[in-house]
Amino acid sequence: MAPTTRTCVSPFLDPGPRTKANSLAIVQLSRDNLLPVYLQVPNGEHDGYAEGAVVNTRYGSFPHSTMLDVPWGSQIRASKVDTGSRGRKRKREADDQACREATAVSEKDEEPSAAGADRDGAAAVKQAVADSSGFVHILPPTPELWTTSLPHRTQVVYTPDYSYILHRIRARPGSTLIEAGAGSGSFTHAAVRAVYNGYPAEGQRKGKVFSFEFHEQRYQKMKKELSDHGLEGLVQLTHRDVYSGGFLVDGKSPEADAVFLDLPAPWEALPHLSRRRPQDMADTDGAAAGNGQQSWVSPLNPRKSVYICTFSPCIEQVTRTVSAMRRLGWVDIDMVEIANRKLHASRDRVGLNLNFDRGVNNSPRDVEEALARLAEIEARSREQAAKPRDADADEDMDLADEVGAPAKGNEARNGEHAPSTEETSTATAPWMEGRLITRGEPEIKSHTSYLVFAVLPMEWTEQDEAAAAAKYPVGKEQKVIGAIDKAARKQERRELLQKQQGGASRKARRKERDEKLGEISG
Ligand SMILES: C[S@@+](CC[C@H](N)C(=O)[O-])C[C@H]1O[C@@H](n2cnc3c(N)ncnc32)[C@H](O)[C@@H]1O
Repeated sequence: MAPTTRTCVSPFLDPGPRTKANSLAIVQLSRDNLLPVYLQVPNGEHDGYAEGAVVNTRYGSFPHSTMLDVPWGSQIRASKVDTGSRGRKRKREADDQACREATAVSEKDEEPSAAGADRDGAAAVKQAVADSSGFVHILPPTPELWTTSLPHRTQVVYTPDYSYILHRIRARPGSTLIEAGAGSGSFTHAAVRAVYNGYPAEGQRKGKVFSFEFHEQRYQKMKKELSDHGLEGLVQLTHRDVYSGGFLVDGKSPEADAVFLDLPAPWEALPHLSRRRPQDMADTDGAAAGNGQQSWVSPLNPRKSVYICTFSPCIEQVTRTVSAMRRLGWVDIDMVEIANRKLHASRDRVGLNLNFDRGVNNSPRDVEEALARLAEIEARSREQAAKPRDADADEDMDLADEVGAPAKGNEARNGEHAPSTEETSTATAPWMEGRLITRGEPEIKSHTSYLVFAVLPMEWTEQDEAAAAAKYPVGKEQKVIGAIDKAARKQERRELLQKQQGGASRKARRKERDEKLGEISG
């Protein structure tokens, strides 16, 4: 049963401002190279490292102690770690083993040696010393980062697909969502964030994901991950073959508002997602789900229309799914394929007047700039030719040509075009230099899957019709501002005028009567 009180919210839902011990963090090595790490409090030597647990990357070694209690997004510098002790530890263990075998001394008779205690139980942790080998960034876990870094057990649903799917199936805070199969949990993490509106207390209904997976090992791994990520109580994972077992949990309906099926044969699971028992469903199927002919329980929310998405890699699966949907009463069926394309935005820095920085193309920006530079060179050559010849300068020129360095005569030119520090500070900031350009990927990454969407309307009974008619009687609709047509407006004005006229004549009649009364009494 879901916990009633929680001291710690999942880092996926509220990571807080800083990194925490025993919690998931994402170490970003480079833009698309991410590493999930469960940060540990250093507690003595760990795996041979005197600094405690260490993350080793090609940018250097990063003891967990340097990544703990820092603001998310921090840059973490690599540390010099005592990697030598790892080898020593292994050697030590081997030596110890050999020693134990060689000496027939009973361990019971021996006092534990102080040296041994020092050696193995070094509770003190060595302070990490910064190294210049590199740095990483430490990021809070999000479903997007998890999708990029998670240990793949299956094909996963990627961010462009699941963001669109969750929007189309109307997953929002408080929704109940059914998902099958769970696979590597990529979609699950995005889904739980979409429906989260708090951890449910006993008997309370809050946004929740009911997830199903029939592969034993994947189920076990996912169960552990959900617990490590603080998502128990928000995701209920069931080990089941949904084709035969359906979607009830402990014989009860999840009352789902939305469904996502990432299965090889969604049409086999669809009959279980009906409001009533489908006629062609074998008795055995129903029995397996605790859904007998008489006691059919639908896993869907009876008070709402239910939105579904199925994810299939090939069109044959789509056609079978669509046929089953039509047969089972789903409407508004349509299919979408997400053709995601990454756009890389950068500044195109081309020109002769730019710094000789990395990424700068020091060639003329346009024809005008090229002509101006040619004119400048020609003028300088003419100047040079007019001057009396200087043997030293000629020598310099020849030498410069050989080594490719600027000759004396060219110093002015380079000086002129490479702006001084002062000039640079007043000029455009380097990151704003050049034209902003976007480049698409040379080719769109291959197709992932076809998404089939559909809606199963809420059941509408005679009683519902009568209740709606009583609540909204025909002919007594309230006027809506802005919805009055020309004729109705004319009629309204006419009525108002008549009222005013009626009021005026009533006033006149009252005056006449008062006058008559006055005459009589007078
Ligand atoms: C492609 S993976 C799902 C990936 C997942 N959506 C994700 O984003 O990580 C499909 C999963 O469905 C599971 N599966 C296949 N048939 C199933 C069934 N009849 N009942 C439950 N799970 C099933 C498979 O074991 C597999 O893990």
